[in-house]
Amino acid sequence: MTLGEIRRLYFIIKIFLTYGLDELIPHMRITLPLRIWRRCIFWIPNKHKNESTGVRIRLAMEQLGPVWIKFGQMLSTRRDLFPPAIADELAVLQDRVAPFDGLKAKEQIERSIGGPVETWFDDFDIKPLASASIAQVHTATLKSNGRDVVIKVIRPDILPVIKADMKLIYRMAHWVPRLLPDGRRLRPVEVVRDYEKTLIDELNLLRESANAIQLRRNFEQSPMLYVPEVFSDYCSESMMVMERIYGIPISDVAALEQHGVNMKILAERGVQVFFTQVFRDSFFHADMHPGNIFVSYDHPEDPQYIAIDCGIVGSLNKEDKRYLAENFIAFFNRDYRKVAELHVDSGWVPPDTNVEDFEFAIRTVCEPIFEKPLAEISFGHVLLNLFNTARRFNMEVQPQLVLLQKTLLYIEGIGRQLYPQLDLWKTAKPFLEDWIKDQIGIPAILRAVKDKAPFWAEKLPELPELFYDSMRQHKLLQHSVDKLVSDMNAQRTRHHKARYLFGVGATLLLSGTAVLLSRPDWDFFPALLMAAGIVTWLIGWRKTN
Ligand SMILES: Nc1ncnc2c1ncn2[C@@H]1O[C@H](COP(=O)(O)OP(=O)(O)OP(=O)(O)O)[C@@H](O)[C@H]1O
Repeated sequence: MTLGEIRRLYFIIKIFLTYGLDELIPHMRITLPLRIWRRCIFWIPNKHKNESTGVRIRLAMEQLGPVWIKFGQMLSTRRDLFPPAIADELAVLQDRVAPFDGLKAKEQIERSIGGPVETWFDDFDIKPLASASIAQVHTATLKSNGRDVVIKVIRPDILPVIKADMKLIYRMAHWVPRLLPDGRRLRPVEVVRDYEKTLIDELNLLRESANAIQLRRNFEQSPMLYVPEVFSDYCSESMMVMERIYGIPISDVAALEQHGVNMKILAERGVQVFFTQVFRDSFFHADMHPGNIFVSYDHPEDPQYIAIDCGIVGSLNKEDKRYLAENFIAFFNRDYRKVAELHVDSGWVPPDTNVEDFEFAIRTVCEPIFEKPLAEISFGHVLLNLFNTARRFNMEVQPQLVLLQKTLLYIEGIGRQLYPQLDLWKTAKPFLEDWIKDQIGIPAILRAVKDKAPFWAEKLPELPELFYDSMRQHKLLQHSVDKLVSDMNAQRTRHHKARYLFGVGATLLLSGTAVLLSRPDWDFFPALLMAAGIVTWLIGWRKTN
């Protein structure tokens, strides 16, 4: 451990103790050395005794900075790991990070483009438009086409901080099973590994650029969603340039109403955009927090969303999509038996799972949810409960599904904030049913034929040659097979003969020996029998080779 790491570790421990997080360790797990050590650092008492555990964890994470804040935000989505009170607190963790010096951002941009900012941009604003834990955003105008753009720059000093903190988080993850009774179930090292991957992905703005380009292409000309254009010629790992958008922040409900936005359509469109991304494109924006969603000022009666920050995206394969669609439909028909059977038939849970037990477990957690009117039911919570139950029955829930469930919660939250009467089920059900219909039956067959048509069209001219080749191969193969069969038959006959000769030889030898023993005065006849026996054996032995 370097001196810097020791200092940082001390700081982290100090914050943990100041917020009394050591009190989360059960008494029986506090060994004598730990107790003595805690007494030795008496000058760091728990200063927040009156706050709840969740609040104390949240405050500590906010104090520890961006890496921990983001970690907390990610943990808030793992409701299978924490009690709701803690997960709810983690969900409200805020990035309150001071902006970094605009001059530093300018330097970073110049290093990235290999020249002064003025070569490519006019009106670069040294004052950031926005600042977050990983990156900062500045405005400018693109010289080549006069378009207003934003330049997103990774914080120059963030990488060493992330590396150092991640190392310490890993170290602490290894302590968790020893300190908490439930520590092993929390799978701390795996959780940290997932987090590290997300964080590293977010540090590469080329990834975000590629995601934004893909999402924009998927919704080209769509009245529902607009994604700003990315100017990829100017993008690098640490810098991203995209069209500046001017929209109404989705959280500003008053401004939306004042502008005459049709809130019902807007709320329903949110759900439709999400399901389109998931089921049509298998590619969904997975960082749908309100800061990343805007509404266009144009045609408020037919409102269009604007999405930014495609740093985190999810994608589902065909099986995952089927899983979701079929389960949702079975759920909302309250057909828990079907849900349980679907899990077993598709191999999501082990084949020896007791369907009755599984059905009962799902019913137990879901029936209370369905006590509410359908319009108030949260898809996200239904999914969450399903995942938690399925995990108990040894289903390995894919991280992409967890990401989707988290996004769904955001979408629902936003939708209901915009239009409290929003009936998610009514909006989504036709979508899911159409998708399932489309996946089975005639349309699916026609699509498969259409998909394969170019392959067959390409192979058609080669068919006569392929046919001739295969006939020749067949003939050659038949010849080899015939030869092999006749060889085997000949060998079998030889073996039979050899076995017969061994038998005869043995009989002659035994007879010769018997005659010699009973009539010692007959020396020629037994010798003849024995010699004939040996010769017969030798002939038999030759046949075996
Ligand atoms: N194309 C854009 N046009 C106008 N404003 C933008 C644009 N892109 C980003 N911004 C502004 O910059 C802010 C931060 O951008 P972005 O969300 O991409 O950064 P971030 O570092 O990923 O932040 P976070 O992780 O907190 O979402 C946005 O909330 C928005 O106000």
